[in-house]
Amino acid sequence: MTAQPLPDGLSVTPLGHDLDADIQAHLDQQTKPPGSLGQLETIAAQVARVQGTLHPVSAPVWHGVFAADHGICSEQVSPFPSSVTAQMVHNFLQGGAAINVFCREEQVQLHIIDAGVDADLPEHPQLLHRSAGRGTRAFNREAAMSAEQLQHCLSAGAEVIDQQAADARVISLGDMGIGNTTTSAAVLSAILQQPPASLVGAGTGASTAMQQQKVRVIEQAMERHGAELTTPLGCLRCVGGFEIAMMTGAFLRAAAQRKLVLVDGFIATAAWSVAAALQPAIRDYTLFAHCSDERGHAHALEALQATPLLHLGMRLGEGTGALAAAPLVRLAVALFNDMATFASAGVDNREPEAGTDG
Ligand SMILES: O=C(O)c1ccc[n+]([C@@H]2O[C@H](COP(=O)([O-])O)[C@@H](O)[C@H]2O)c1
Ligand SMILES: Cc1cc2nc[nH]c2cc1C
Repeated sequence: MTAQPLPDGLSVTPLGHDLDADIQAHLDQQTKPPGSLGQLETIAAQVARVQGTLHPVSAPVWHGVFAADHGICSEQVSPFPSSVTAQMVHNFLQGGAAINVFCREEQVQLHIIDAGVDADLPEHPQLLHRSAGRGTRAFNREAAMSAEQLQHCLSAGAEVIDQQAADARVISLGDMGIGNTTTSAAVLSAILQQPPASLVGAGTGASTAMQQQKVRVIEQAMERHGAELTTPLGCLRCVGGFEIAMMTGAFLRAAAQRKLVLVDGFIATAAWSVAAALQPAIRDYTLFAHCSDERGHAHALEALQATPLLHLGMRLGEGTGALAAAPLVRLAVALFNDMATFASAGVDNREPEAGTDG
């Protein structure tokens, strides 16, 4: 199999350091002891660097939930039937899922993307039909998808950002797909070169025996696909999912367009890990929103040297963890823009210490 090409428009430019000194000087003249707003200062500085300005903004936020089915469900890797994927898409369209509540509360635009659900889905203004097929194939027996399906997913993910999120400054991605914690564990195992057992967890509630089955099917896949797993796109094609591949394309396009990207839980991290293997500079544009309770997530984040903002014991998906961090980005940016300075408020700044420079 020849190496897969990366579609156009997915190259990510590393952030320069031109503004760094001005950003730090701005933070340090605000009425607070230097550094006392902790990670909120780091977040604001990152948003300012991503946007290349001393007047950053935290809105509009755009949230997409990518949905797809997984052939690997035929191997008894999830306690829930695949039919729940389509049923949850209907729930999203009716406004009843957790992510609908988050988006309403946060005044965030929500789109659902059919990346490859095994059902006929209705026409609906919030639903984008970009299906690559009615679910992947069982990746322990054959490649999850064809080269054409992979290319479709990467391009469609990028196009969704172009068409639906052109004015957005913050991109938050979520997933829905019964079986996709097994897929994500397989992708992360291949990308990070870590044993499947260190990345498998309960997902929606798998028993210990079912988790052992998850490990077995991933080990079978690693043996079957061997040499194909030596490139990031080879991993995505052989053991990935349609929603995961579309999220990889969307992450890359968002960063290529200098948007801040919020990474959700285990599944989003799998998609991001492929994006980062292809374009390491995406890290400059990324905030890791939370550490999911899915057992392999902490391990994957550590291997990726990624520090998540929140530890809330969440393990839902849909991008709920990513949006839980959106208020922190809003607060960080508002503090950066709206606080008085020592000079403007007439507050005495700290004295230079005697005998020290500066
Ligand atoms: O994002 C996470 O960290 C996460 C952790 C556990 C489960 N999920 C969600 O649960 C579904 C997959 O679980 P499973 O057990 O069917 O593999 C899928 O719809 C995910 O969005 C998501
Ligand atoms: C009910 C349900 C809702 C979900 N949302 C994301 N993954 C999910 C899995 C299930 C089973």
